[in-house]
Amino acid sequence: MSDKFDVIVIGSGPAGYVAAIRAAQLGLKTACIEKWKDDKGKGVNGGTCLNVGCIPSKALLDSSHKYHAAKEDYAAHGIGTGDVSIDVPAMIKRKAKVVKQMSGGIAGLFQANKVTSLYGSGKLLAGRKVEFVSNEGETKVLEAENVILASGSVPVDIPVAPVDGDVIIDSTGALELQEVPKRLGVIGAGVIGLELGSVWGRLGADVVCLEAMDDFLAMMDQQIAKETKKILTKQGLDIRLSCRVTGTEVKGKEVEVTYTDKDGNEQKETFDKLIVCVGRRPFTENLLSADSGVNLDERGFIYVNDLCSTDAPGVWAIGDVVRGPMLAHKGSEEGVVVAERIAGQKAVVNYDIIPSVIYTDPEVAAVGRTEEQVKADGEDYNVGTFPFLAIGRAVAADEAEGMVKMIADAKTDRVLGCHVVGPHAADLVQQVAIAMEFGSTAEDIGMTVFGHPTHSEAIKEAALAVNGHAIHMPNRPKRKKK
Ligand SMILES: NC(=O)c1ccc[n+]([C@@H]2O[C@H](COP(=O)([O-])OP(=O)(O)OC[C@H]3O[C@@H](n4cnc5c(N)ncnc54)[C@H](O)[C@@H]3O)[C@@H](O)[C@H]2O)c1
Repeated sequence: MSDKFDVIVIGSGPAGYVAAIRAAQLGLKTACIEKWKDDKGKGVNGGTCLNVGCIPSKALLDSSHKYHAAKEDYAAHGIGTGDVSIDVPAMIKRKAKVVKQMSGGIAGLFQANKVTSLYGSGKLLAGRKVEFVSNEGETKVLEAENVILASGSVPVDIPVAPVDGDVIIDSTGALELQEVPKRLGVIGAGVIGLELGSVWGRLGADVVCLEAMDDFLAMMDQQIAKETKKILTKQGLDIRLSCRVTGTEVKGKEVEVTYTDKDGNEQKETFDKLIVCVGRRPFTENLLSADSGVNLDERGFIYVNDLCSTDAPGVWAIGDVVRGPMLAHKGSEEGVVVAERIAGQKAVVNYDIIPSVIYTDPEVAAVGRTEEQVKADGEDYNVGTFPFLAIGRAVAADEAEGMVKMIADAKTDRVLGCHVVGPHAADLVQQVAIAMEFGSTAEDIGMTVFGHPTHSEAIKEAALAVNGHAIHMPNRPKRKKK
């Protein structure tokens, strides 16, 4: 192996591996360094998303849906199941198989695109050099015209709830449980807390989410957040807002959690397992030598400009380790853009139109600005909402909870945001993301022919409702806001 590359990528999560593939496609001699090992000590690609994040959590999400549906919903369709049981170790084994297939897929893509895959750790030195220590312990200094840092993020630890990997676990441990805990505590009713809490809740755990903030899902449109809370609470998730965890004591196989409630009173609650999901932080440990020329910002993220350039010439950083939402697809997009910039093209990421999804059941998804943000920006806007209860396909599928909300500029009618809680919310919001990318108005979406019967019709109807023309519900007087 020659030690000189056009591009070296450190990290093979969704940001890094996509950057490496795109760079190689553009004819650049590319290497990608990854230190992640599987349970047998073998180097694997894919980072958090593929190994302990998006993909395994979706595998469990799907298993829990099937179990819950068989247990609770099939009878209404006239389907008898007899006793429905759950074999948790088998479910976890299936998840591991999914992970193996997906990470193996990246190895195949690297091979097909002639990306050199290096298993071990990489550290950026001065002058675009990278120290590589292989998993076998061999050290080499590699050189590159460009280095892309994509080292990702790790869960935040809080001293009041130290993760012991047994009773107190993080999001990774929550994907490996071998039985359904009877009482499950979750610290943080954020994206991960709700996703994991609802997976284990569907499998039969009594779940309590303790959330320090007064507002539920503060970053989401608050009308949608309110609707989401109503739906999740009805499902049995016990979401306690304004509850800050102040201490934990592990007592044998259980943990006593102390928290301050909304009235400032101290409360105690005992759980069999406690998941800590209070956010993630950028991962930069052992990534940069003191003279690398790369700087961190005050929150520990690698400092980059709008084009993901760091302060060191020829060194770029992408994904969770830089500012912006910690979302796999945001990192992937940055990876493509940086590879194309290195190849001399003029690509940019449109940070204004990045969809986000919370994979509860039903899903919660959003793109663009919330009503609160538009209001704070002082703009005139119209709002259209439409409930899934009036969508034939959703009623037929017994998934008619939730709504679509669309926000458009009052003068130009341009769509400013779309927020959905309901069936297939992620895919519905993506339709609006495409429309927004093309500068669509609400009227454009309303004039588009949608197939019937589909869940997507809720998007068309919400777009029509923006201007008071929804067909399948009585239109309220136009909701125009400033
Ligand atoms: N579907 C997805 O797109 C997806 C899935 C998983 C993770 N992520 C990303 O990963 C990151 C981390 O997710 P997360 O859910 O851990 O973080 P988060 O920031 O979404 O939520 C963490 C919550 O913990 C609360 N909290 C902190 N300390 C607390 C305490 N002592 N007591 C009670 N509550 C406390 C915070 O107020 C916050 O609401 C996020 O940026 C998220 O967007 C995205």
